[in-house]
Amino acid sequence: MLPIQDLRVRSVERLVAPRLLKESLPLSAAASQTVYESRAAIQRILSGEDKRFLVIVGPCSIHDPVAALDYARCLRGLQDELKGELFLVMRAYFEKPRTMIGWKGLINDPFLDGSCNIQEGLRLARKLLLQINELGLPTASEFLDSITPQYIDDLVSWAAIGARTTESQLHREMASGLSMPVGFKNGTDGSLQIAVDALGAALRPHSFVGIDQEGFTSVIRTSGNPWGHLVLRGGHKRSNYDPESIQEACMRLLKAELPERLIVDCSHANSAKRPAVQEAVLGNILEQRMRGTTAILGAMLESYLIEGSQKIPEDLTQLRYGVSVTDPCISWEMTEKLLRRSSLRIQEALLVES
Ligand SMILES: O=C[C@H](O)[C@H](O)COP(=O)(O)O
Ligand SMILES: C=C(OP(=O)(O)O)C(=O)O
Repeated sequence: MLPIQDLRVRSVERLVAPRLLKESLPLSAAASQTVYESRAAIQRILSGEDKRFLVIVGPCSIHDPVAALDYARCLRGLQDELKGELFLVMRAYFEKPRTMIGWKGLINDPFLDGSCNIQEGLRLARKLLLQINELGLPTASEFLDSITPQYIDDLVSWAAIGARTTESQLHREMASGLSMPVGFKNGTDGSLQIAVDALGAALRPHSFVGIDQEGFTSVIRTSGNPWGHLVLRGGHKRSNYDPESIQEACMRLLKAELPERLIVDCSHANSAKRPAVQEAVLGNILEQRMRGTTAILGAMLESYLIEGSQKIPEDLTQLRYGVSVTDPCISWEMTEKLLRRSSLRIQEALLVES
């Protein structure tokens, strides 16, 4: 036999079926209530029926479930106080798209050492999502791999398709079948049109190949997701949260006969990955909202317990607790200050609107 197959595959391991992982970490009544009510609340915000501001806030990536749960408790502590004006959703990102190479997130490599125990990564992600939802705090996550949602999507209230995958047909098809609202980022080069096209694609039904709950390769037929929206994250060397950029995004949505629904990512290229800049971006979009730009429905913040970021050290005992291992984040103290301030601004905006 000539060597023509699997020439570069080192090994293939069978993964636990989604149903079995879900049986070992079942959705509790409390978690399911959080997910059900939060998805409905986000949909009301997207439709304009609920005038609160959606804030998707949390670490760039989760690498330490203990610190992430600590963070979740801090955020939960603010939820009741701010719930009249802000709808808080915690970023719980387990899959990281890389510009070239790097650690690809807790699901891919839960021990941060290149051992890539994906089965354990899925288990840890599901367990943490359950714990956060059981606190009564909804979660947001990026779906990077089209198989992963089968293991965790019952615990996610808001999903992102990232800047590097918005143009991908596979991701648009996947989004068309997701049960929660999905935000599409503009491209890394700032391109808006790929995200507008993605919204149009995900809105419609699709048939594609995926897996079922037993893990069998299957044909998935979807009905389309009506809750897609744009997430503006800036592009190479340029931000896109200023009034002109917002107006351009609205015009493109209008032209595509899509609802004018925008979330502004205050981090990434909108802050040139400088965490301190997120404050100014948030202030700017709240000001625009105050002045009547009702298309701005929410914001995304990259925030963790401690400001900044760290490289993953060779010796993992040297990892600093509560510090991001991917993009730099604002500290919890700054987050608390910004959320309280935003709540006041939205209170004023609601008075102006009423
Ligand atoms: O949000 C995280 C990062 O911006 C994204 O995963 C790309 O990271 P990289 O450019 O460091 O690979
Ligand atoms: C990777 C992310 O963003 P983007 O796709 O905008 O780079 C993220 O939000 O973690």
